[in-house]
Amino acid sequence: MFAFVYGAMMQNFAVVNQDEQMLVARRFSIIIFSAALLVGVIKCSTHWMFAVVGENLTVRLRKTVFSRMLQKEIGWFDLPENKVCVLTSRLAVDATIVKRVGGNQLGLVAIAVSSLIVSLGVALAASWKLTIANLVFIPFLIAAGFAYGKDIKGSAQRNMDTAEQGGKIASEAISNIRTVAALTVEAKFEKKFCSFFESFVRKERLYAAKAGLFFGFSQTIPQFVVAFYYGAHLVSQDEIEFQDIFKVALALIMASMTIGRATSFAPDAYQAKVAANHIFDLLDRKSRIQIGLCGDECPLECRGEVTLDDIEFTYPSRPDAIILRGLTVTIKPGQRVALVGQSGCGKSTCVSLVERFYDTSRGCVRIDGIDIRSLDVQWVRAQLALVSQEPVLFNTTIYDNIAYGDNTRTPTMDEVIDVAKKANIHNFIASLPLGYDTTVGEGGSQLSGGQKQRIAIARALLRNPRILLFDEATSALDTESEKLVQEALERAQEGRTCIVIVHRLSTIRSADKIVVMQEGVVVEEGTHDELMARESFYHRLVQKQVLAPSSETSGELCIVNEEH
Ligand SMILES: Nc1ncnc2c1ncn2[C@@H]1O[C@H](COP(=O)(O)OP(=O)(O)OP(=O)(O)O)[C@@H](O)[C@H]1O
Repeated sequence: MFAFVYGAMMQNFAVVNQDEQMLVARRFSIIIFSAALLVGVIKCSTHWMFAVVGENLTVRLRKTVFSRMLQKEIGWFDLPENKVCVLTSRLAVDATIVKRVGGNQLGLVAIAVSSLIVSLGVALAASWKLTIANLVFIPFLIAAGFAYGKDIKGSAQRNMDTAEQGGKIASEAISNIRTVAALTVEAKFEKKFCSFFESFVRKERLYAAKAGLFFGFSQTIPQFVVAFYYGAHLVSQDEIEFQDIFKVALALIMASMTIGRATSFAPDAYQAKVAANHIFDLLDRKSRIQIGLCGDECPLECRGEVTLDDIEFTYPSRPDAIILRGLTVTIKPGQRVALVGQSGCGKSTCVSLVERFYDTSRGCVRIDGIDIRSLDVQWVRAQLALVSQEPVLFNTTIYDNIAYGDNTRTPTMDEVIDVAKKANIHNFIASLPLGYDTTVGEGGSQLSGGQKQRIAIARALLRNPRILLFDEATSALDTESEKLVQEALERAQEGRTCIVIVHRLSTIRSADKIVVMQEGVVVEEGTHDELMARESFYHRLVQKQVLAPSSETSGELCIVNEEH
């Protein structure tokens, strides 16, 4: 536009005297200054508006994606494509990539399109013949653009897949850094990570060369060859003035620069499309166990009866392996039931089904005789408290970690201290300089296994559940810690239904019922005395433990396959 105004001014200069030239120069200077001011204001406001829109978009996408992730059923998180590093990358990277084309770049494309229209108008006004002759090249440019676009779309997808795969390797190594260091396998992981990206770079070189060819030649050939050759011909035919060639050339160079600028956003646009597809796939997929949508029955009271009725179950991530095969267990209100069996027979799976982390393929779990699929998921989970094999603590204070047990209100410090005392952990917490305000580190890394378990028990107690689920809570502790945890567990069990998974027979002798499992079915059940008198699975198991000094020492419960 400025070039066009400048050209018009030069034309006026040729026909006037010196005083009038000054007048013309002043007039055009004012026009150019005003135009520059206007362009400045427009650019400034579009930049600001699109930047704000972009930031809002990113924040909204992140919030929505995170909220939907938390609502997904547990089976979804088991799938390899939904590993932690992949999901965190969705949150951190994908939303930012989408913003790249939704924010300022969109503003720049809008400016580019409007400059393109103005430039073409100027060129057509100067010489429509010369302009059209130049435009003959446009379809080729568009075709090349499409071909290139297809390439970079594939490249964008590969780029993101590679980043995800690389992220998996990195996050596995970093999150297990103690094991990696202890095994001295740092170099192995480094090599795995680097070789992965090297092979990707080799493949991408070809696409980079194609991109270079496209960008290099698409903008120069049409203007310089046609504008000057055909322009000279038109001048020789007296169809246009010599300066018209420059007007058309300048305007078309402007136009091609804007096309160039717009197409240079293409890689970002394609990456954004891939990222947006990932995000929409995640948003569109409905959770199979969705809070508020699966069942809405919320009984006023829970008695604490649990029934696992003829259950068949396979994990969604391993659909070929049947884990439970027609398993039936009935637990009366207030009963303390122990699940025992060889490693991998499905004990923890039963607990996951009671928590409704997964749905069964056949049969159902009932609480107080009601199929949990017709109950509100949050109501079901509010009746339960789980102390799992590896208790998970959050990277916050001890107070907060215990208070997480009851998210319906903010518990008082006295209530937290009370449950901590019952869980045998108060004295330890009180001995810390910051007491209940001590931060426990990521995953509770600043505490021992026994301390973590007792804090998890305190959290479970604060929940005041009708049904307690203990999954091998004492399996990894020394004798002293185990004693403290065991006492805490016994106190926690009073007046509640308890499902306990243990590896130490001594802790389950007093259980109301011992359920012996093997390969996904119940093979025997009864009290300790009844099962011992029967001299079958449980009896052999006890014998085995008594006879095997190593397992006795470690307290491990062994059931061997030869029993069948
Ligand atoms: N999330 C999962 N995805 C796929 N398979 C799983 C998953 N969790 C457990 N399994 C498999 O299900 C089977 C039963 O596992 P489960 O943890 O219930 O056994 P367990 O009796 O509690 O064993 P252990 O006493 O060693 O803890 C095992 O073969 C295990 O590999």
